[in-house]
Amino acid sequence: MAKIVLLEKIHASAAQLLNNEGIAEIVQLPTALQANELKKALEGADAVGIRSATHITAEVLQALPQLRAIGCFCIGTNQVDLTAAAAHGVPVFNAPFSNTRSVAELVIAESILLLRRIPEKNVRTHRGQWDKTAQGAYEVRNKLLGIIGYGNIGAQVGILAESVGMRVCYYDVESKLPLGNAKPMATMEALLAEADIVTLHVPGGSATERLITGERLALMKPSAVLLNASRGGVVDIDALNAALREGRLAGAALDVFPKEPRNDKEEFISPLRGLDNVILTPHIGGSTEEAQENIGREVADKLARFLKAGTTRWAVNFPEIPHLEKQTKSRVLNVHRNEPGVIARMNADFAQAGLNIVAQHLQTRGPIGYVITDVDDGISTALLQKLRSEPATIRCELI
Ligand SMILES: NC(=O)C1=CN([C@@H]2O[C@H](COP(=O)(O)OP(=O)(O)OC[C@H]3O[C@@H](n4cnc5c(N)ncnc54)[C@H](O)[C@@H]3O)[C@@H](O)[C@H]2O)C=CC1
Ligand SMILES: O=C(O)CCC(=O)C(=O)O
Repeated sequence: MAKIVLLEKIHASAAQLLNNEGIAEIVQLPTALQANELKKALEGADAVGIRSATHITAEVLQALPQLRAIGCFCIGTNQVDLTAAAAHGVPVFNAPFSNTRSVAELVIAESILLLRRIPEKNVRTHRGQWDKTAQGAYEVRNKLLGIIGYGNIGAQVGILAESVGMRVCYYDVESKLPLGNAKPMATMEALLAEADIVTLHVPGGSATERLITGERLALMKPSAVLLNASRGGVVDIDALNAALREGRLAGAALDVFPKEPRNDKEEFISPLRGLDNVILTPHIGGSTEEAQENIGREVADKLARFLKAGTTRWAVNFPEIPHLEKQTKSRVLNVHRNEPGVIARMNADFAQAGLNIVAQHLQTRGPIGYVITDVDDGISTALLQKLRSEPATIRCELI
């Protein structure tokens, strides 16, 4: 039976589900690991569960030919080289909605706190000062919230914001259905210039790296605040630091950073430390009991279904085959380069071995093909070797 390594304090609901599914060996480690330690920890593992701090690069995948699946117990998957994973025949799963609400609630809370200048007042009161003034403190009612990235989280933030009386506008690279009274903006620049609160909800990765440059920050009103609970690389942190220290922005709330500690022993280093009008949180946008418990179950279920039946429904990088109960003696999972003749050759190999195919399901995604074949007899080692040695085969497993 399969072995799974779960890193980064994944919720106990994951191990519980995997246990119930009969996954034999579950190793749980509390932190993220760097490449070399990671390779060691994953020796012999069929699957790994990570959150946002473990980076699975092409080099790590190359060193782990036995690794069959990756579960990201979060929304973002930019910490995994998705293309390299698919090229190694490794599907990657995530939990696309389970912490959406938690992030949205944090954004609304921080918007109110920043506009009321609570971070500064909190620090001053702790220092014994009694700064009782309304100056520079505003209600969020009627203020314009600008959402950059109007996907699941952005749209949820917009709904919650309207329910406390904010006006909402958004900018997205794709055309999106405006929910409630949200107003789409033609450009990000227009949104930055008009909004009182700007909140970022784009995915991480090269396309959004330093999306918020010094030039774009300069478009914001000096009374406006910036929130980032997406990925640290999305904001030019030095430019933001300069804007805040020079009073060109009224405040900020950051949950994600270009460099984040991998565990609670490492010091958090940032130029923004010590700024009283900035809320800094340790990447906990999705860290609520509700979200983590749901994520644990959801991703563990996807991993278990893959390991037990080859199901790849909801994989983010891989051809998707829905759940099909295994009702025959043998099931062969074949990942191959998507080119002509592969299935014909494979089926000829089954026929030559005298095996009858009971069911066969094929899906392709770009350069990768994935086929599940059920046969009503045992598969010999010789046949498995033959299937594995077909020139287009990337991976071939028997379950
Ligand atoms: N701080 C935390 O703990 C958490 C952070 N996140 C981060 O939030 C991100 C967003 O999550 P979801 O809303 O679920 O993702 P999503 O995929 O539903 O939405 C992302 C939206 O951003 C848009 N987009 C992409 N590039 C853009 C650009 N250059 N300009 C404007 N819009 C752009 C997309 O079209 C899409 O509508 C995740 O990828 C993850 O990195 C997610 C959960 C928790
Ligand atoms: O909870 C985590 O570790 C990461 C949350 C996050 O950033 C995500 O879901 O993308």
